[in-house]
Amino acid sequence: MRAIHTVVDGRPAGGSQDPLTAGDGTTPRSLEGGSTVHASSPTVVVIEGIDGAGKSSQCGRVAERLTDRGLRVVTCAPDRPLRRVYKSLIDDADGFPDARTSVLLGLADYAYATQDVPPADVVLLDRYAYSSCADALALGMRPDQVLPLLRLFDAPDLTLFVDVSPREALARKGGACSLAEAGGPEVLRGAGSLPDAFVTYQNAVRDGFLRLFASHTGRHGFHVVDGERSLDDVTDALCDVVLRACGAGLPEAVDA
Ligand SMILES: Nc1ncnc2c1ncn2[C@@H]1O[C@H](COP(=O)(O)OP(=O)(O)OP(=O)(O)O)[C@@H](O)[C@H]1O
Ligand SMILES: Cc1cn([C@H]2C[C@H](O)[C@@H](COP(=O)(O)O)O2)c(=O)[nH]c1=O
Repeated sequence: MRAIHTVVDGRPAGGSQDPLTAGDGTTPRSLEGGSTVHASSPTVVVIEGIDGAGKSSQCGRVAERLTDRGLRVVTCAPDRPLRRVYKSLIDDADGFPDARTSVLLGLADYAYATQDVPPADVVLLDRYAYSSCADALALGMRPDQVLPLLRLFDAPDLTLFVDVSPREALARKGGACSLAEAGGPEVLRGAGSLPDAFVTYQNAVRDGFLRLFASHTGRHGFHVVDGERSLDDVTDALCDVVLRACGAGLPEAVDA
């Protein structure tokens, strides 16, 4: 996946041309200073879902589970300057961003967040370009306007959609949501209340995700995982798909 660039000490890693790797595409090699680089490129896994679906909870749980299996897992860049810009825009009701501003900022944010990822077996992303593009579709942009933007991003190896109904997501959020999660002032005007706007808007976002996945999938495609189960059951289902995608030769689980 071109969009994910792994680096070691400022230099690209993961390809056979890389002087830091063993060159056979699989064998780890020790570097001066004691760190080890695995030459094979990471499996890039994206977890998507509507607001409140459980993405962040599951990212943490899946990362922990995979780490326990001996895999090196990297999650997204914690410092996201463009996300901070976006959050400040949506906190300002008078300056609520239109769909185009929002999608372009969002895509820039995801491009930034997937730069210079350290070497790993699995790169696990809590949201990706799909989120911004699904929002754009839900806010009224046409597929022929959105899909060319999405295609600037390579498809992840595996995309997991944690599927939860908007009503369940809202309940999990304690019935409260932001104006942005409810689609902004126009959707709110049409729906009459924030909770109703959330349900209307998140239904449209869910449809948007499913349309995007159908036209932009990676090596292992996308999987819809029923998110309306217990935290443990959802984690089991997600890890099952990820471990199968990572393929044979996985290290044995490390007993606690
Ligand atoms: N399977 C589950 N069963 C019950 N509650 C859950 C489940 N998964 C997540 N939750 C709860 O739902 C709330 C939202 O979860 P989380 O923050 O992980 O979702 P999210 O998709 O990352 O949300 P957002 O998009 O708003 O950041 C949290 O309070 C979390 O504890
Ligand atoms: C422009 C832009 C948008 N987002 C989007 C993605 C989500 O719909 C929300 C953030 O959700 P989270 O609950 O905090 O994960 O905003 C973004 O994250 N970054 C952007 O730059």
